[in-house]
Amino acid sequence: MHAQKKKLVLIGNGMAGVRAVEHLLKLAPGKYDITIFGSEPHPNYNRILLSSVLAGGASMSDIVINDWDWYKENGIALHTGDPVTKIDTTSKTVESKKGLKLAYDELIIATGSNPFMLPLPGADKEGVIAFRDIQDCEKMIDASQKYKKAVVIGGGLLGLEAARGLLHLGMDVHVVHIHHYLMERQLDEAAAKMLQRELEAQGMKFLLQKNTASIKGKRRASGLVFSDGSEVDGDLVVMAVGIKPNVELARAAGIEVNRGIVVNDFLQTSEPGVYAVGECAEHRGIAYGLVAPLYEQGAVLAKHLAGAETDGYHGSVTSTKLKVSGVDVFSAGRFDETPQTRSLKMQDDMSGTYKKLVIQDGKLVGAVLFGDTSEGSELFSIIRKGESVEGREKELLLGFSPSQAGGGASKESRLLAMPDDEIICGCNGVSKGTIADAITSKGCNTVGAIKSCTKASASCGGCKPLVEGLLQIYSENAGEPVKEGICGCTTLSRDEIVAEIKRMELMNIYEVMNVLGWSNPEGCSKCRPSLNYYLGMLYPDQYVDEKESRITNERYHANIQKDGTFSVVPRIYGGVTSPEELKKIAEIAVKYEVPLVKFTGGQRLDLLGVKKEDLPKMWEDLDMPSGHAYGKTLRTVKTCVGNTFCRFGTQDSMGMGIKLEKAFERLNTPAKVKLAVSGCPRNCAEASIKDFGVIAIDGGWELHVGGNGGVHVRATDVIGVVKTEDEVMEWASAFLQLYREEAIWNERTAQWIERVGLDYVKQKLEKQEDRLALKERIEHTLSLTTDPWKQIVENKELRKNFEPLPATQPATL
Ligand SMILES: Cc1cc2nc3c(=O)[nH]c(=O)nc-3n(C[C@H](O)[C@H](O)[C@H](O)COP(=O)(O)OP(=O)(O)OC[C@H]3O[C@@H](n4cnc5c(N)ncnc54)[C@H](O)[C@@H]3O)c2cc1C
Ligand SMILES: NC(=O)c1ccc[n+]([C@@H]2O[C@H](COP(=O)([O-])OP(=O)(O)OC[C@H]3O[C@@H](n4cnc5c(N)ncnc54)[C@H](O)[C@@H]3O)[C@@H](O)[C@H]2O)c1
Ligand code: SF4
Ligand code: FES
Repeated sequence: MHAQKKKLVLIGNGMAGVRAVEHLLKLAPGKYDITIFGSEPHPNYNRILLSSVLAGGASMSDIVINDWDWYKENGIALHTGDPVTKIDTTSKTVESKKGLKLAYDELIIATGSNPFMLPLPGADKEGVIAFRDIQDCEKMIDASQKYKKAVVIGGGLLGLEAARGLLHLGMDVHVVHIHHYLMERQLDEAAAKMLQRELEAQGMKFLLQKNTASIKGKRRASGLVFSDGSEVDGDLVVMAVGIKPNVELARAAGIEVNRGIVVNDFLQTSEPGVYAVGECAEHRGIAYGLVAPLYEQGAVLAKHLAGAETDGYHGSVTSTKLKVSGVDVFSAGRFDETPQTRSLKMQDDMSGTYKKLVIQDGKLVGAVLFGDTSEGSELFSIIRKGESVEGREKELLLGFSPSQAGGGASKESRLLAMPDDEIICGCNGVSKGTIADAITSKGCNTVGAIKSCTKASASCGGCKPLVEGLLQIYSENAGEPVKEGICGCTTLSRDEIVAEIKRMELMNIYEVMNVLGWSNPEGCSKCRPSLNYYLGMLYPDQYVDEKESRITNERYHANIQKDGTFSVVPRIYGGVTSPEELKKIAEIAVKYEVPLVKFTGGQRLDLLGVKKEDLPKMWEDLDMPSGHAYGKTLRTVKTCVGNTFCRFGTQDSMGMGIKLEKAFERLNTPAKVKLAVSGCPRNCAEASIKDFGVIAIDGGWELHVGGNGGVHVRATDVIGVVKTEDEVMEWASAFLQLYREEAIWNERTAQWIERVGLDYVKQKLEKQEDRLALKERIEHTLSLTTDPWKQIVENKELRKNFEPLPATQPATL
């Protein structure tokens, strides 16, 4: 005779509750007769991925976690579309809307949250919705087929993901936010402003510091009215202003409720035999709104119910990653600054990256990353472990070297030291042990295979670097580099992609992503600009540059500054100017009230603080070519005075520099390129830290390549010595074209040479016939280029992009 099974009832067929049941089935199979009630008419699905469904990255069927068969196979009685309406803790029964009455021995409440709906006049109109479940998602897709304009209230994670989805569905989208910058719960102002600029460039419009007073329209919403009297139109209004734990059922049953249902470290509520888990639960004063902590709770609850040993749940540090393609934002722990904290920040407006670390008592307590979030999971792991980073703070800020994570133990030894049950993928609750098992026993030897097998990295992608690290350690090919795609959207390398583009004659970005099986059909901020570059490089005659895939500075042909203004740098060949030219520049600086005029390190004049709408007029007045100070292209050729005036000079360095600059200006390159020419080995133009440097020697020129200043200083390698200026031009052309054809997008010449080796580059340039063939190709490409400033000045349509935004919108771009 079997002992009578205990009856376990779960209210809420969502992420946290079902996760606890999954654990329980593994820990104590057969211990309970399990019944699950769900309000929604679906099996358990991954709510996180609703954003991807809306943005076209996943289908409804992709997001099911446990299908109908799973419940049957595990003997679970499932009642979907039938919410529980009453709990009676005295008779230990629950009642459902359809009239079922069921007894329980143990009861789990996992009712999640309800979206907070602003109680505005007009909030009951048609077209006013939240974004919480499949039904909301379907309503948005429907609305996008009938209406054009959407307004999202709330510039937090959910609001921005909803807005991105609606943009993808072809709607014109305004995001209304109450605060003066976006995602203020996860980001500081600097990161938020960078985020806003990127989203604006994707087409999102923002109304900041706006307090909605009412929703206008007759039966259906037609827009919002704000407390300052201004208005915005919209046939669809999505409220994404936060959530509130769904506690009414528990409250009515007399269970202790604060903001959430109060639970102890074992997820027990005030009533014996009744537990709460997930967003509806409040543990030590916190009701979490992210999946990772809820899964941790679920694991503890399962152990407790299985009678297994557990220390209980002690609370979680959380991290978030915005799931918007083309934008990388990560935030973990505390990002606010207090008298007790110190913060280290690094901002690079050129590459659009930002990193902030918050330190307290020698420990990392928070991190914000924008533009490059690859270190997110490592930083998060350091925060969670609470280990000391004293003395290594700057190293952490500058970034992990491949062997050193967190400036202490190597990434490999850190991963090895992790216990098997440590969670690597918070979104899907996948532990290190599960991933290691998938690699060693199930033959998963790529990140994609691990994703399909375990779901690790299938949601926000934040854990991908750790998954890759485990793959390095446990795969049979351990020691060999993991085959890594150019970004999370593909496992293909740069060389594979370029080869496939050539082989299949793929002609545009979407074709490449589609044919080569991108996991994210929209691509991301890494692959889109890369593909745009590779296609332009391969097909200079046919390919039409895709402006949306360029970084902000390249789209506006000017460098965006931290206050949202731009800088203008006209081209001054070789850094050689004249009194007339200087006078003209000065007059224009006065006319447009340029607040700062500065000489750059590359010997150019930088006019800083220019308003976006003034850019075309200034370019027109200047009537000078663009200095391309903003792009992945030839920036400057720095020169010394050379033998024209200097008594040491042996050659005409200014003349040579001007010739080089005139030849290669406007050239698209994988990363920025800087040249210099010095008139003698004293090398006043610093040619030995440039991508291509030319140093005069007696009777000729020494040619240098692969130098770099900045963070990773690298001195050049000498690639040859030549006699004539024509030979300098031949070698410069051949070297630059080889770099164009073979480097990875965003890879400087220094990194490229380190990667492929100097001998390889020398060998490719050794024969004159090869150099001439490369020269011919670069000259053909150069013959097709035009000056971008002139193009905009002469084209009314293009000029419109620089017009100020309407008065209700902040003029940030
Ligand atoms: C669009 C979107 C994107 C998100 N993205 C992320 C992300 O990237 N990362 C992240 O960590 N988090 C994300 N979240 C939050 C995450 O989805 C939630 O934290 C998580 O789903 C909460 O799990 P839960 O089980 O507590 O609640 P839910 O998943 O909401 O499950 C609760 C279930 O209980 C049901 N229910 C309620 N009352 C009753 C009742 N009386 N009877 C029966 N059933 C009932 C509800 O209908 C619901 O199905 C996102 C949320 C949304 C909406
Ligand atoms: N990528 C992710 O991790 C992700 C994605 C989506 C949702 N979520 C989770 O889902 C839950 C809901 O997300 P959310 O963004 O709604 O919540 P939230 O509380 O994080 O953000 C709500 C935002 O709305 C703003 N707001 C409040 N009142 C407003 C008003 N009257 N007008 C305009 N703006 C107003 C707030 O300033 C805040 O920034 C959260 O728990 C969130 O963590 C997470
Ligand atoms: S590099 Fe030589 S030629 Fe040029 S300025 Fe210096 S000393 Fe004069
Ligand atoms: S942590 Fe989000 S997918 Fe793994």
